[in-house]
Amino acid sequence: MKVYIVTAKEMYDIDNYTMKKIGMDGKLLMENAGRAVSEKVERLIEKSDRICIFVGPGNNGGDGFVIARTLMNKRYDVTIVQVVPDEKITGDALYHKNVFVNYGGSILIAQQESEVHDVTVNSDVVIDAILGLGVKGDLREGLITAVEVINEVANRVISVDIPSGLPADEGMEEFTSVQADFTIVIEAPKVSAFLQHTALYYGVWDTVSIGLPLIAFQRYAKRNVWGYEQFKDCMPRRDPYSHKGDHGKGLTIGGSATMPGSIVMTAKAALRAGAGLITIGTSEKVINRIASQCIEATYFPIHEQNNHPSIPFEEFDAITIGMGMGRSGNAAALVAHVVEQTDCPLIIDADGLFHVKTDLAKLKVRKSPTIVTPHPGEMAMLLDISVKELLITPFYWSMKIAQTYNVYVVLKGKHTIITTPEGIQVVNKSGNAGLAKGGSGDVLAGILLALVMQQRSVFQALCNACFIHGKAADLLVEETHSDQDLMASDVIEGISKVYRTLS
Ligand SMILES: NC(=O)C1=CN([C@@H]2O[C@H](COP(=O)(O)OP(=O)(O)OC[C@H]3O[C@@H](n4cnc5c(N)ncnc54)[C@H](OP(=O)(O)O)[C@@H]3O)[C@@H](O)[C@H]2O)[C@H](O)CC1
Ligand SMILES: [K+]
Repeated sequence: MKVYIVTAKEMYDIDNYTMKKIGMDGKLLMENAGRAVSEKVERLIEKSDRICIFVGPGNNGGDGFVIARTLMNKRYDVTIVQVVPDEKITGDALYHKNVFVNYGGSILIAQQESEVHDVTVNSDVVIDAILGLGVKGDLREGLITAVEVINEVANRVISVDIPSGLPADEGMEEFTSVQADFTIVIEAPKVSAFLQHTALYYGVWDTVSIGLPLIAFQRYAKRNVWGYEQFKDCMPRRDPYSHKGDHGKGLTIGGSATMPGSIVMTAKAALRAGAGLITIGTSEKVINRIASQCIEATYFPIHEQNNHPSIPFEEFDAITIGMGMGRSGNAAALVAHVVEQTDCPLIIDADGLFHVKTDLAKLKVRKSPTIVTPHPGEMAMLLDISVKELLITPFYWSMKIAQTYNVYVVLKGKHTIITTPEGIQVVNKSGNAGLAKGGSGDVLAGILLALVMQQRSVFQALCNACFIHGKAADLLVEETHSDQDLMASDVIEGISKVYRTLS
């Protein structure tokens, strides 16, 4: 199943569509939400646990009343703490509050910090239904106290939809939020579940369905997660009658006297990932040192002073450039030459990005797909912004580069974001901290090269390549390695483990 990623606005649009066009009542959606969350909560707690449910002023609080009723009816020990005065509870939330009270439920209206503190300390589990999608600005009186007390003394925290106080969207740097151990996300994860500075507040998260129609997601949600199901569905299978030419002839340009190894890793990864033929274009001085490390590749010597080598570009199905090539003026001229003179998919990585920055507009006029694969430092350099600024709003900046320069962007990180020039965005699901090591990007460049040559859709090729890279690391860490010792060259070998899951 496709997992969509939504902004607050997209979720409200989906909600409105469901109510106005489909005709499902808001109270029913709240009932579904509360029930679905309760079922999930039951799997996370013990029957003997004392549960305290914090409810706030909006519909997130409304979900809390349904959860309280459902669990109370199953004989769980439930206390409700309402962190706002009665008059703040309105609409569907008030309806469910009344139903809860009519069931015999009682509500503690928190007035003193000491009350909130005592009830929290005396609970095994806190369910946080204070705020959801609707949070705006700094937390007001009452809510801030509740959030601080929960963070200080709660034993275990399960947040409903979003940890309270955390923005759903990107772009907010400062906020006060509940730190959840587990978040039960309603229908679709929000953008903040994929940002470096906000994701950790969710703890572990999982989604529940409340009956919102797929058609509404297709209409309004613009992003989704790329996981094993997507990879499996669109990964091309090798034709038994195929020959090496059918799997692409790729050229990888890079390497230099001080960084000869990266280009080898790219070539090896491309071959492991299925490329038919790989040629390494590198400094003539380097070839003797590396040729024995990748005997399957062919080599094209590039004289370091020759910025316009007579490489027969037309023979290649795709090219990758930049890995370990250094920052000399000659390297810069070579990158410019390749950008201008090639008419096949071009993947620009590492130092190639540094060189291309001086004339990004040239990318716009290329007739074939151009793919840039920056890590956050490189992306910030391309945009002339700080890394911090980039990481607060990575979806926006990825889109900005993709659309301004008509390129595909693979912004590498824990949550790698892939953006097409048409504005489609996905987040890769696989990978672990073992990939945070030198050489990892070189390996990814090779997998990208191999897949771009084998898949008709460049977008799917990029998504699958990122998935394979991360999944190889995941399988290695599960089976034989740890995220501490994993090395980029191990990941090349791990590609086989990923492919074997397909057979
Ligand atoms: N996704 C769905 O289809 C469904 C989701 N449900 C749940 O509903 C919430 C979203 O509900 P909403 O009411 O829009 O938002 P909240 O619950 O987050 O709360 C809004 C209220 O909070 C007040 N508010 C906002 N910011 C602050 C702040 N900084 N400090 C204090 N109070 C704040 C706001 O007050 P205003 O005066 O600003 O209006 C509102 O009163 C979603 O997350 C799901 O949990 C449905 O239950 C089912 C369908
Ligand atoms: K919440």
